[in-house]
Amino acid sequence: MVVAAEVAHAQIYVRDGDEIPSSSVDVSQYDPLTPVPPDYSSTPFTDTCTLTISSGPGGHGCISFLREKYIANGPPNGGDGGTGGNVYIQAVRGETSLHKIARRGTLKAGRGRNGQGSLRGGVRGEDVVLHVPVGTVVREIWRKDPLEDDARLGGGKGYGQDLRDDDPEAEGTDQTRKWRRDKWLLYPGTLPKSFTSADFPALPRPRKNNLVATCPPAPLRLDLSAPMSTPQILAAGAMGGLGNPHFVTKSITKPKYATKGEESTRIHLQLELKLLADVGLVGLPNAGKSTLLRALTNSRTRVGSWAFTTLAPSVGTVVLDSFRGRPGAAGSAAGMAEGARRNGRTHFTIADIPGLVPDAHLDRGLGLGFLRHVERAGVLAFVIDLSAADPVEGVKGLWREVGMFEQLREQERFNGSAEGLLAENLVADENIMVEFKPFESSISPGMDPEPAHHQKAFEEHEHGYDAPPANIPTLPPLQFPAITIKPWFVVATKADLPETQEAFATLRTYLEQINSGKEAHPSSKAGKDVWNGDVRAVPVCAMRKEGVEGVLEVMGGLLPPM
Ligand SMILES: Nc1nc2c(ncn2[C@@H]2O[C@H](COP(=O)(O)OP(=O)(O)OP(=O)(O)O)[C@@H](O)[C@H]2O)c(=O)[nH]1
Ligand SMILES: [Mg+2]
Repeated sequence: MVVAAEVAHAQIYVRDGDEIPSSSVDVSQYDPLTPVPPDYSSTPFTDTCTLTISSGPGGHGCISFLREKYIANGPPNGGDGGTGGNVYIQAVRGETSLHKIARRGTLKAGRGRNGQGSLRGGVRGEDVVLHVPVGTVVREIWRKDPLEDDARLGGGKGYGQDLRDDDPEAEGTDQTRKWRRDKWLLYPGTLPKSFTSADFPALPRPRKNNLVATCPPAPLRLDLSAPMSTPQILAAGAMGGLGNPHFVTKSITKPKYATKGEESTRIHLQLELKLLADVGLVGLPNAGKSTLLRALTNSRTRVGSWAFTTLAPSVGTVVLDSFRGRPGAAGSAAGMAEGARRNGRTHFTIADIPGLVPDAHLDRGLGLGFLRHVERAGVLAFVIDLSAADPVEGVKGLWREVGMFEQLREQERFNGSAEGLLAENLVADENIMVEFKPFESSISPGMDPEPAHHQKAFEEHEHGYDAPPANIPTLPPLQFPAITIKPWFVVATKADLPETQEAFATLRTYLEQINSGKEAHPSSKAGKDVWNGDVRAVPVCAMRKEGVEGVLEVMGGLLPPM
């Protein structure tokens, strides 16, 4: 049983077996900024994932003959198969994580339905749209396009060149092997051997969906950095097969065959979030980042008085209009009006990232994984705990980690390219080597009993296109703009605690000296490599939600225009 108690805009859920029964929650004492454990919500978060998309396969053509009163044995009237569904992608606001997509694994569009008698064409397959967060980078790892594969395996002629056309050597041999059994549909009860070359037509040319022309060229690489008003097609549905009326000739007036629908295209994609949120909160563990996020947004991220309470990024949204029932937003509307008016935003997102410890760049603490998120935020808010040690050292320490991380990234990029070259050389060497195959058939290439491309296509048809290709390429890491040129400011929290006034004064003096050029930039870079705006410090008490409007105002001013 689940008991729910409505307390000051927040719902508290107490499960059976929990220590705190609903009657023990004192409603008058409840404060969302120092929450009781049942108020925590853990938001699942994933910033990179892989996904296989598959367009819909085409429906089969139909073999049917007109049958009416007084027409017992009429002309063929089988309809064509329907086209398969398409796969689209659309970047939308409101999505902040790829976890839903990561869980899916495969995304398939609907299959086209088979054609039917009386010349009824099959119904089109259903389209699917993949909704991703704004700031997603989509890259193709491998693709299986049956039409392209056929064209490649058949020596670039396409499978329309049935063996009867392109293989003069097969003349006079067993004729039944000349048609591609994986491409044809036969009338029920008909034995394949009854189809001799004399009454079996050449396979029609492969047909491509017109929408293929609007698909982005392979290999896919999309940088979806803005919300999209219309979806973009990724894979067009495969064409349906042809019904038996297509194969009527002078000599064969009642063809007992139709073609099957085309196989679907499959593309294996890697999705990666390039932009985590508009603002990233960077700070030492226990500095009060999560409390600040709760004060600014409706986030229900976990808060605790120990280090590493937050283990995965969580994103909150600040809404800048006065919706009723959103206390965080309503209070902020006045303070934000100025900044928002300037850059025309109605809302923005803030990411709470796990705390950075000294030597995080050496993978200490929660390490590099979370430094990675720092470079994905547009604006950096350094959260400094005024009650802790020297706040100036705090700012310098955080910048040191961020700066060192950036150096590592540059090295990694350089090494990565060197490794890439090495791998290419290895592949080139492998191509030269001759593979030893002890059980190879003794038939010489000229006497090939079943051409390889027929055999392969047949096997793939039988077993499906599930197996990934043998050599899967590795993608290079994404390129990001330098962290040091991002706008930044300092949020000095826990300003309610005693003896924090002097600490804040020293912090402000230090930042003023940076602004006037008397102090070096804490990242040890200078000139064009660093952001040259005025760095500000905002004192807040997040726990009592005091001074948070000032934080929103500074954020609003630093964000780039929409
Ligand atoms: N007095 C006071 N305490 C605060 C304030 N903000 C946060 N705290 C307390 O500081 C402790 C840590 O807060 P968190 O928000 O969990 O800190 P964090 O930076 O998210 O910590 P990690 O997730 O571990 O990195 C909690 O006990 C909060 O109640 C504040 O403004 N004033
Ligand atoms: Mg936290």
